[in-house]
Amino acid sequence: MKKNISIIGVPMDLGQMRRGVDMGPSAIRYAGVVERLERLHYDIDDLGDIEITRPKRGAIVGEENLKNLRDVSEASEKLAAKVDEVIKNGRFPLVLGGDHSIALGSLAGIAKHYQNLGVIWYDAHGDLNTAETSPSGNIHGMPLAASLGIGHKALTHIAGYSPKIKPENIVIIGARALDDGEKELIKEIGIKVYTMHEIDRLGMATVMEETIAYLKERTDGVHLSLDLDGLDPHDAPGVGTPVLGGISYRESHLAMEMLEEAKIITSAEFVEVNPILDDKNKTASVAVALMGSLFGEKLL
Ligand SMILES: NC(=[NH2+])NCCC[C@H](N)C(=O)O
Ligand SMILES: [Mn+2]
Ligand SMILES: [Mn+2]
Repeated sequence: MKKNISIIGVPMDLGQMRRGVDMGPSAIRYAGVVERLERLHYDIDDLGDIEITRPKRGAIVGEENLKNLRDVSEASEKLAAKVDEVIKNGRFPLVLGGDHSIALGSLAGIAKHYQNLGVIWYDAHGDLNTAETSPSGNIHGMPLAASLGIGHKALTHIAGYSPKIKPENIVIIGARALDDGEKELIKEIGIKVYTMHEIDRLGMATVMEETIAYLKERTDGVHLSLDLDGLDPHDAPGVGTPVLGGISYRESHLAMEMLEEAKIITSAEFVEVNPILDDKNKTASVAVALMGSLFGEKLL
């Protein structure tokens, strides 16, 4: 992994309806992300936060079943430009959310630098909805579909191109809450998914061995999009859409350690940390601990 990391905060909460996730980047900074990675001898450049335009009080401006569409798409453009610049400077982009809609901007900025960008979507959810299938109208449930080129043009064409990624280059890990439309789409276009059932059955070590082997042979870079709700709410309570029966803290560390050993990750984002819903900043601390493992922290 590159020894130079640029941190980008995205105080975005418009992709869903629970307030507080916009404070995720500061919670993660207070949990010591910069110090933690500097200890591993990385050159860290904290670029601060992307500016998010706030909608007028009470107004949920958007199209049918696409809440805050304009503001989310505008913020995604800004993030895409920032991430693009970081990669052009030869540095590793580490994006701090913010709700998962920010993946629209991250992937838009990253994908143009690769022929076959791989994506690990570590999440309880598929985030494969469109306005037609979404039960909520929340855009944080749509970024993976939009990045595949499926959905509203204001989401699929961030940075002026589409699609960003191909279905066969994606691995979803930790799924346990998929909407009907998402299940259909997964089958239709063929996305590799390790649900909690497979994680229980095979164990995380095998899941990660298979994931790494699969992505290694077909991709030229891998983006890790880690939604903290992929973890069990016991270990990561500060998230807006918790789902019981998730990946444990230990399993998650193992996953990060195996990714580090494999040296396949070329960009990453940690999303959905909501300090208002958290227990003494536990979830932000878990995020930082997982970053420690992802970037090479060893016990001995
Ligand atoms: N990034 C997330 N936490 N997404 C949750 C999405 C929940 C649900 N599938 C929806 O579309 O509303
Ligand atoms: Mn999720
Ligand atoms: Mn998600």
